[in-house]
Amino acid sequence: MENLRIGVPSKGRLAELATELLKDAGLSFRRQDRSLFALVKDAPVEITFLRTDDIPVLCAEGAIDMGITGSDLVAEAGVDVIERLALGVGGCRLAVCVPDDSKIQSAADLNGARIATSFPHVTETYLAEHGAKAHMVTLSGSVEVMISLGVADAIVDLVETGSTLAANRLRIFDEIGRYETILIQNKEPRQQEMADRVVRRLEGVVIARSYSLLEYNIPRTKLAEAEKITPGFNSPTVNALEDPGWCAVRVMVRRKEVIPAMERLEVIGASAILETQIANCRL
Ligand SMILES: Nc1ncnc2c1ncn2[C@@H]1O[C@H](COP(=O)(O)OP(=O)(O)OP(=O)(O)O)[C@@H](O)[C@H]1O
Ligand SMILES: O=P(O)(O)OC[C@H]1O[C@H](OP(=O)(O)OP(=O)(O)O)[C@H](O)[C@@H]1O
Ligand SMILES: [Mg+2]
Repeated sequence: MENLRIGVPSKGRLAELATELLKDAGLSFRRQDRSLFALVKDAPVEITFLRTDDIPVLCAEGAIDMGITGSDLVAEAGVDVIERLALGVGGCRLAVCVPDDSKIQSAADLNGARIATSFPHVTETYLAEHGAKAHMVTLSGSVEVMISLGVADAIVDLVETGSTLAANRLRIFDEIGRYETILIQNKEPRQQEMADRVVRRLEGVVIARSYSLLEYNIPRTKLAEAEKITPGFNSPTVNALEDPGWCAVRVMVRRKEVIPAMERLEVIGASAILETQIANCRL
């Protein structure tokens, strides 16, 4: 039986994120220098290192069975692949941006404008929805500088922190969409069962990364209130303590909610509140 083929970004900001995720999910491989191929240890899986923006089309064509890439790039490629899992990293938005002092007020004002972008397909769809037609200047990078170079009146580019926009004195005029890093799959993978296992394994890591395990002791009279603060993924585990008036609770809490939850638990009388990081899980 042929190996399952997974496409992973060879360089750029998603390369390390993807490699780390796969390793944490027990899919370990070693990349020799600039090699474009690696076998996974103890699983019928092989990794091909590809350009992030080529992964959607190569997955749709069946050259790879699965791939890690940006959902923005899948939208731009306009290909038919299955989105199997959001990976909880690489969040960004695609925005129409104009100079701080631009006269462009509405999407209709983009009619006849020159727009520089690496996302011509998504941009054309957006313009069509707003009844506008623009002259597209398609580039593969450094898009923000195109207005000062005099080739564009507006740009459509990815924004994460907004620092590139600020540095180029641009502002967001409209948001086209929000995107993140995802695991995609061809409709007929070489090994469906292994593909499902890869999804389950990555899912375990993605969930583990977004939750912490919280443990605390609480007076029984306050248990119902505490459960409202920390309802858990399914429901909290409650154990008896030697003192019959108290119990011990173990519960999963979203990482970003841990500190406020700890504070609220303390206020209602919880003690010995501990946060533990979860490395992996199956729920
Ligand atoms: N601030 C950001 N800027 C651009 N892309 C981002 C950002 N944050 C997350 N991403 C995601 O990363 C993808 C780009 O990944 P890629 O591997 O091409 O990295 P890169 O660092 O932009 O590489 P390159 O140097 O070739 O531009 C985007 O399509 C998007 O899904
Ligand atoms: O909102 P920010 O946090 O500033 O991030 C957004 C910037 O980062 C990306 O560029 P990248 O670093 O990939 O350079 P590139 O233009 O060469 O692709 C993207 O194209 C924006 O320019
Ligand atoms: Mg880039």
